[in-house]
Amino acid sequence: MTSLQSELGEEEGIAEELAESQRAISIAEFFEKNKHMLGFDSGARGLVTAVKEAVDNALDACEEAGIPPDIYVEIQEQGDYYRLIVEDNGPGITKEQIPKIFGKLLYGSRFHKREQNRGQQGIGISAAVLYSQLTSGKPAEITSRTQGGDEAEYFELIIDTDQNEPEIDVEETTTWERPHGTRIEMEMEANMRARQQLHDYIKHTAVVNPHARIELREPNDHFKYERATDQLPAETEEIRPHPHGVELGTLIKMLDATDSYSVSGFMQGEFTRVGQKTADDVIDSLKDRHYGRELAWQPPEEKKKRDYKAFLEQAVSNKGADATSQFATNVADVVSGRERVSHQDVVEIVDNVADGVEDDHDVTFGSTVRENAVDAVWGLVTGTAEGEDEDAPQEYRARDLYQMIDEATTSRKDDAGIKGLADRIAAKLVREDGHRDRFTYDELAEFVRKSAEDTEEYDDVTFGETARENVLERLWAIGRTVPDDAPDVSEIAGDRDTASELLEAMRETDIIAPPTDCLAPITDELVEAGLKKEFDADFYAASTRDASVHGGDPFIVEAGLAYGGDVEAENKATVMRFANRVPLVYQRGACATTDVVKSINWRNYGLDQPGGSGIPNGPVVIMVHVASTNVPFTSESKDAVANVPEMESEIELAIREAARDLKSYLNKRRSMQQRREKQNKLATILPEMAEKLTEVTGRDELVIDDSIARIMNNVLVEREVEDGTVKVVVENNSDTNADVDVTDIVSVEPQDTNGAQVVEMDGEWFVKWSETVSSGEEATLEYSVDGDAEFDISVEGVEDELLTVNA
Ligand SMILES: Nc1ncnc2c1ncn2[C@@H]1O[C@H](COP(=O)(O)OP(=O)(O)OP(=O)(O)O)[C@@H](O)[C@H]1O
Repeated sequence: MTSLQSELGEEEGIAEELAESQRAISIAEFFEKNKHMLGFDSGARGLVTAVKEAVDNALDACEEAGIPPDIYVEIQEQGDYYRLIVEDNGPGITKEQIPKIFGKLLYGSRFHKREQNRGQQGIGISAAVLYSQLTSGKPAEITSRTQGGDEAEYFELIIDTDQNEPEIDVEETTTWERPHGTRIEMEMEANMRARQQLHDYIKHTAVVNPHARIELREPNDHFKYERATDQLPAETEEIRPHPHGVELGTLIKMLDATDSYSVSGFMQGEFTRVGQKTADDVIDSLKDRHYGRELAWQPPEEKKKRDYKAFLEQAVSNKGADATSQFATNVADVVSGRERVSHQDVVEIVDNVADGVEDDHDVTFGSTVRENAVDAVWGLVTGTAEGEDEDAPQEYRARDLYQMIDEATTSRKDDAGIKGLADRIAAKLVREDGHRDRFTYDELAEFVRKSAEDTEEYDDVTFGETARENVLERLWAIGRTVPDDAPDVSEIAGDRDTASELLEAMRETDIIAPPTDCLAPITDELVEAGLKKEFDADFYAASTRDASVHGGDPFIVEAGLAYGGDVEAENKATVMRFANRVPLVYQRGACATTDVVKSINWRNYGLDQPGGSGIPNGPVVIMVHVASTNVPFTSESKDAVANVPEMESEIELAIREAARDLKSYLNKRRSMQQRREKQNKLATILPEMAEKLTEVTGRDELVIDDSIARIMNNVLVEREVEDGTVKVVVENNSDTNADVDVTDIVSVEPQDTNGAQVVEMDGEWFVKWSETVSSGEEATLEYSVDGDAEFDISVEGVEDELLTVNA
């Protein structure tokens, strides 16, 4: 095999030779070679993708301008080529923008917006132009007329792939009958093998965009989807990113770019849902991570109170007896009244009391006096005061820790073991004077780990993972956030570790979900309506979740189910996927939506699922819509949603919500089916038994008309007519109340109708009566008729399987 080395020659300068062949690649050149990444991998698919890009843009543009979309798509056969025409009634595109939009990849208005749009990257339509010029050699033709413009602009252009810039062949003004809008014509090498996908795309687009009129004209076919509503989707607002889910690189970029000096200003200015309070919480959490916390200890018990006083009095000199005594007493009172105090707590107590005494006695407690007082108290709290034993600092802390460990470990540990652990941790916490017991979480974790290991080795007492974690959490919980200022923005931006601490602080702080006015979900009602429009099923369910966040972008997941009726029963369920109201027709297997559908145990919801995983079988359509300001697609061709855990979990919850309704429906249907079977059996057996009984006993024939209703606990409706009096009796044998609407249709005019509603139509009288009949009760509707009459009854409000009508 020839090596690169031998090809290039042994001599020096290989790097230089290689360097000569290095050059930048324009994005257009890159995609020219990698058009499959944009969904243009074959002629069949290319045509569908081009239609999709143009129609998505048309819908986006119309909605943005508040215009109900009117979209016309035509595909003409031209020898070996196809000509694609897409026309919309949107706001149009200005003359200056047309060349860039169609003749430059990565040029668009949506990439930097946090708002729900179909388009995201600024690649779609220029990629279609690129594909068209590559396969047909012809320029794209664009006509656009802006709202209020007298004339339209007409362009013929291609993309100069070396430069990724438009190359304009023709530019002229023209007339166009549309008052505003855009028309694109492109010729491309294509075929109609993907007709099904094209139809699915157009049809499903119509389902989730009921406000759009869409027409598709093909060489041999013509489809029209009329507008079902003039109501455009709710207008969306652009938002700032949400602190949950921003990535470190993005955060550093934002820190570099912001004008804010303080973290508080940065948080409130650059993120959504952050006010003063939330910013303060994030800052505290950042400080805890950056500086650690100051541990707070129990002050020595009550009898030592006089020691405080004595020490404090010593610390204060020349302030007069009254002021000194008041100061010492008050500080001693406050400290001994606290459950725990940290160094900073002592500083605050001393300052507060000193300020009060200054006011009362007209003396000044300067910083030296205050510092002396703080040292005196802190020395007493931590065992370093004058006269204390050398071991006191460790003993004090160990005593406190002993209690904590004892409470934090559930199973009673050997006393010596607890003491051993407390001693070892305490030893590590004792530092030189002036340390203030300030430790980071990681330091404390290390102390606990090492001390627990030593205790196991030397005292033979084991503290497992949970016990260690509990001890650590308690220790961290007795720590107080330090008084130091948080690092400022430039400091954080310049230090990746601190930026990472801020990121963690942002993620750990409770922050309300992002606003949803940047999103336009379809809503559960319209999801159901959309399914009803397309599938003639027996049952529909839909759910819309609350907004969540991924990567700082909010998203909402919706799911819908259609079951039974005319839905295909032989095969696996149909899974319909949508992102920002765009149907996803390719790469089903690579989509998070499909993965989630497969991972659900559908048997729990009453569907057949061989092996307990995978797409369920049966007459069911599963629809999932992900709406986001930034849908995480697996590739630029936007065919499949990536496996983002937050999104997968919401997809699952949305599907499960709808599936729960399906389960109730199927359970009910099953129990109704069982009732029907039981009733049918009874209807055969009962008359036979009655006949046998009459035969054996020789008594009169038994009347069994009402027996089935009573055995089955049904609502029984009967009519008796005697001497012109009609009685309709509703007998409720069930164990719940029944709200029934009974309509008796009579061939002669009824009299004395006792408040029933009577309507005459074509010589028939409808006697309607609504009643709530309690369980075990009966109600009677009475009226009279003159002469012979024919009757027909209709009962509503009770399911057929729970009703027996003998009338
Ligand atoms: N029919 C149209 N009417 C008005 N503006 C349009 C139309 N088509 C495209 N645009 C504008 O051109 C921009 C670029 O469109 P393009 O399809 O290249 O990218 P996109 O839709 O922003 O994102 P994506 O690459 O994800 O499709 C859009 O952002 C929009 O501002």
